[in-house]
Amino acid sequence: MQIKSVWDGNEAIARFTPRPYHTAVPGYVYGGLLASLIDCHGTGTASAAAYAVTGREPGTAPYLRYLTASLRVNFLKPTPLGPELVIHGRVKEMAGRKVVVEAWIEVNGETTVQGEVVAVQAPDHMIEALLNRA
Ligand SMILES: CCCCCCCC/C=C\CCCCCCCC(=O)SCCNC(=O)CCNC(=O)[C@H](O)C(C)(C)COP(=O)(O)OP(=O)(O)OC[C@H]1O[C@@H](n2cnc3c(N)ncnc32)[C@H](O)[C@@H]1OP(=O)(O)O
Repeated sequence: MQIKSVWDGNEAIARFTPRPYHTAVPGYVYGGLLASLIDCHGTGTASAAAYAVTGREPGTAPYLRYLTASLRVNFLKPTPLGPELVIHGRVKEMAGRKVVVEAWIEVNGETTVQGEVVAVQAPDHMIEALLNRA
């Protein structure tokens, strides 16, 4: 998705403007894309929160990266195609290697999608694979 999730000390925010090829019903954003945004931003939020609680600078080694164990998405209203989407992520629960993140998508100030990501800290061999990807 190439999104940039920015942590503000309390929640993480990402922005994404869908393109016409992200259409399902004309005029509206494809739900699978919205689910992917919740997924990617949810795992990014988990990572940022893990760095924050340990007082570390985000993105520094040893890396704290997360896999999606569970992804739940509720499409509350159709999401219009055109305006920028703002994706929010907030930690609901953090215990051991698991972080539960609530995430939602706003467009024109209205929440159209709401979701929850259960993120689990990635094992070292997967972090290596992420670091070495082309
Ligand atoms: C703001 C700045 C940010 C900067 C930083 C940016 C960083 C981001 C950078 C780059 C990111 C790129 C990466 C993105 C990745 C995107 C997401 C994906 O596509 S991931 C691919 C799809 N997911 C899989 O393929 C997982 C497959 N599943 C597994 O490998 C395992 O099942 C795994 C690792 C998820 C868990 O297995 P176990 O054996 O390691 O651990 P166990 O003990 O089973 O679970 C740990 C805890 O999680 C709960 N858990 C596990 N699965 C659950 C589930 N389905 N639902 C609810 N809870 C679950 C368990 O109950 C347990 O909780 P209890 O500690 O007991 O409280």
